[in-house]
Amino acid sequence: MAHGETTGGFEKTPGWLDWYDGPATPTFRLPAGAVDAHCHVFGPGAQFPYAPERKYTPCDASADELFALRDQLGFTSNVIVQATCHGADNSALVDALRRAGDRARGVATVRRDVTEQELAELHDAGVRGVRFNFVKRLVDRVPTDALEEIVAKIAPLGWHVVIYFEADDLPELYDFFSAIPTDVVVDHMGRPDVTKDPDGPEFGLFLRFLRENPNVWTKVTCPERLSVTGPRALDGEQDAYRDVVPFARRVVEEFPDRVLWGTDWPHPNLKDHMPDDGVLVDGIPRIAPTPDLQRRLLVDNPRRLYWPGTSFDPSASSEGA
Ligand SMILES: O=C(O)c1cc(C(=O)O)oc(=O)c1
Repeated sequence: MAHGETTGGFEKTPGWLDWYDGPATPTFRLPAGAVDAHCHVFGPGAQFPYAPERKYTPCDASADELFALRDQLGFTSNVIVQATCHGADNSALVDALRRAGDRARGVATVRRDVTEQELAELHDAGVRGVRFNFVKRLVDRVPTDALEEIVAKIAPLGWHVVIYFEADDLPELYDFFSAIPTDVVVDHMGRPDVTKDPDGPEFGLFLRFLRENPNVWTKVTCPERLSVTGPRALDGEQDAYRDVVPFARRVVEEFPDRVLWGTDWPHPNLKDHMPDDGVLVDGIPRIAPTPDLQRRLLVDNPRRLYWPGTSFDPSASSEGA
């Protein structure tokens, strides 16, 4: 399959940017056992058709391509998050998880009528959470009573809820989110407007949300989405997206045991450039400046959430596929 292809008779959304081919090998050496805790697979469309209700059609981004990226960047494992272009059909995700062996876990999208049997099958494949998406350009809103039903079904499995929303929506959703009894993981720091002050009221509300709810975690991800002034993670740039750094670093330093990092590969819906994932990895020490913070962010936290009860042994070289 060629890079940037969309198979199965689908047509990419006009202006779609394909993931960066041939990423740099990072200069930052990831700690042993590091987890890319936010990435996706798209199709391939010919094998895993995109959902009729999708808001965009991507280029294919297969599990094999994800595993090649994992190996090149130096990650041990992935957390693969169901992308909205696949709706609630988790087949591409489950296929990727099964092929990764114990080296991947997943976050699925399910509907309120999901059965116990379906959840058990997802669990067996490696799914450990469900994603609730509130970003209007990506999905139609699901009523909160449906989401509450889903929470009641997944909680007994020990799963958590991943939430994706924009900063402007946090005031309205604050009480609903705070009432979720399972662990909750916020995608991309709740998408702050990074032209605002990290000490101002908007990001202050997000920090308060984390302080008041010890079950809430956040991914310090997607600087390439949030950045306004860059510079871009391309051509070996070692100071990429410096306008996002104060926000991410703030969260990592205050909540070192509730943060996760991921590439966001293959970076859906970027409009002006596609980052080099190797250069993105090189940005990690600027948000987690010490080896201790880096180990918690990249190894201890994702392993506690996604591989609980197992300890990673850096001396074991082959961990599944
Ligand atoms: O901001 C986005 O466009 C985006 C989309 C998706 C998805 O379509 O699932 O996932 C993400 O993490 C981010």
